[in-house]
Amino acid sequence: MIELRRLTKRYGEVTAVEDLSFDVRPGVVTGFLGPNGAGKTTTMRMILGLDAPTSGTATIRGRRYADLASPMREVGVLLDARAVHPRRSVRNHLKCLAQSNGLARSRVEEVLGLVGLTRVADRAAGGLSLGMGQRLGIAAALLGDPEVLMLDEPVNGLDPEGIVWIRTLMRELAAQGRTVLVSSHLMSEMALTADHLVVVGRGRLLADVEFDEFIRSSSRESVLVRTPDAEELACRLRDAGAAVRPGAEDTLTVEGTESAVIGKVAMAHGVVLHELTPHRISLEEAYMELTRDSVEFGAAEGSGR
Ligand SMILES: Nc1ncnc2c1ncn2[C@@H]1O[C@H](COP(=O)(O)OP(=O)(O)OP(=O)(O)O)[C@@H](O)[C@H]1O
Repeated sequence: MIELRRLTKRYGEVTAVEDLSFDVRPGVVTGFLGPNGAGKTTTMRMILGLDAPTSGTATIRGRRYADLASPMREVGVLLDARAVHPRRSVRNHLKCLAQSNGLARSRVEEVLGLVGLTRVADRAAGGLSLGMGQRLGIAAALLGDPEVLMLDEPVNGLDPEGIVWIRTLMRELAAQGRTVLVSSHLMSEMALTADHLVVVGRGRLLADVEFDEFIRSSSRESVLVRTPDAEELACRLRDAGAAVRPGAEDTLTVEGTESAVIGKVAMAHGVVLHELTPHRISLEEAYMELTRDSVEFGAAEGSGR
């Protein structure tokens, strides 16, 4: 279990994390989601004692990271997979980590097998591809067989096979009863991995919700309507209780009623329809709606609006 209570981090004028409170429970994969710059890495760094909070606390199984007796046995971390000695071999990198943390050396061969790096174990760690580097980072995280895992953007640089592999691994680790926190800025990735979602934007908590609940609450139908009498139809549909948003080129986006009803209302008032397209709001759209005000470098910023 990881517990955050009113965690806040300011860098001068910038508030990277603001008043963040949530729990990360064992036995499930918790997706830590937010656009670039939302404060995910800063939050993880504070949990790991790499950055000091301005205020608030972060504890792992009831203790601050600095107070853990044997951190690698309790928490496995993938934060910056490039943090390796470039000329040291893959195997030696892991051996050194095992040795300096008092872990059994036999565990090195086990984790090499687990992440599929046995064949390249004698290669220099610095010469690995991005994807293999990620695997090595994950091997290091698993070295102490920890109960808690925190992975920052673990699919970065992985090929499709690697992505499936890491998803399966995270699900297995959670099924073993471990606490798994994984950050990403992609909802599509979380949709295939996470049981629980914590969404942040501009350092603040936007949602802390079961994934299924997020799907239920965001899964709405809308209908795209194209008509030369958009204004007239919008009026009539609003009278009938629908939510209507005018769009570009004689289009309306209608929520709260279905295509058949829109067709009937149009016919009853002599409105000609050119298009009537039902549309289910995707998870990605729901996520973008939730984080719209939190995107640091949105497309609109450069478009002179
Ligand atoms: N050492 C620092 N000094 C000043 N500002 C910082 C520092 N570290 C992070 N920030 C700022 O804090 C905010 C949150 O950054 P952070 O890297 O935690 O976000 P993130 O959600 O991990 O983003 P990304 O997905 O891009 O990695 C950003 O505005 C960032 O510029």
